[in-house]
Amino acid sequence: MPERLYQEEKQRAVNVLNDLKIKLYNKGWFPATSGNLSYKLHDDPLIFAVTTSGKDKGTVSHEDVMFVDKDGKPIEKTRMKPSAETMIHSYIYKKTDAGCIIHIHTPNNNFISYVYAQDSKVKIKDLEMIKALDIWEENSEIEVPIVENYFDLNKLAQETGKVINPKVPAVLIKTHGIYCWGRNEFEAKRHVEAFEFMFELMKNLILFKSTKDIW
Ligand SMILES: CSCCC(=O)C(=O)COP(=O)(O)O
Ligand SMILES: [Zn+2]
Repeated sequence: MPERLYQEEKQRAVNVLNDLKIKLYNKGWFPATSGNLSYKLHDDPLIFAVTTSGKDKGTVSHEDVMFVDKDGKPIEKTRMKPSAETMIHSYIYKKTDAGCIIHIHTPNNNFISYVYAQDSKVKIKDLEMIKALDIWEENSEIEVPIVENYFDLNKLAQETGKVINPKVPAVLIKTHGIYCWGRNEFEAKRHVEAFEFMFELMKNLILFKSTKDIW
């Protein structure tokens, strides 16, 4: 690819991630520097833009996004450090058709991951919002996998990769957060908004009915 077009694509990826980051920050979904985002530039070899580690997601600077390969290594010399969870993004890109990945920590996704952790999955059904995941069958049910929050981030990435169900664009990490993706930034945002809506509702049903057997 000519250098100029490549630079334009990289700038577009930076703009997409910064725009998405601010929109989601304004919903309160990146508290205390938590969360990260990525956007795929190239499939084979895998190259993606990813947010840098430990940054306040409510601000935009020239050091918020960088470019890495399949091993999470920078593709060009830089002082910046990629997200500590970059390898989770890499496994998701390898195992799915994702073009954009969103990771957020919220009280609702942490609550649901905690309540259903023993089952290693959480079932969602009877909710109109499932259609926002592009699932249109009548009486559809989905199961979102839940992985342990392994301290070793390479193990966490591998285990996340293992439980991915290509029909369900999300994985929950117990008392940590959600990884959610789509083929592009529009789809990834729609999916994460849908999951957060459904998890909040489910949390309220669990508390209202005093049982995790809400369906
Ligand atoms: C402050 S939250 C702990 C780290 C984390 O889980 C996260 O999502 C942010 O890590 P990053 O390296 O991407 O800033
Ligand atoms: Zn995290």
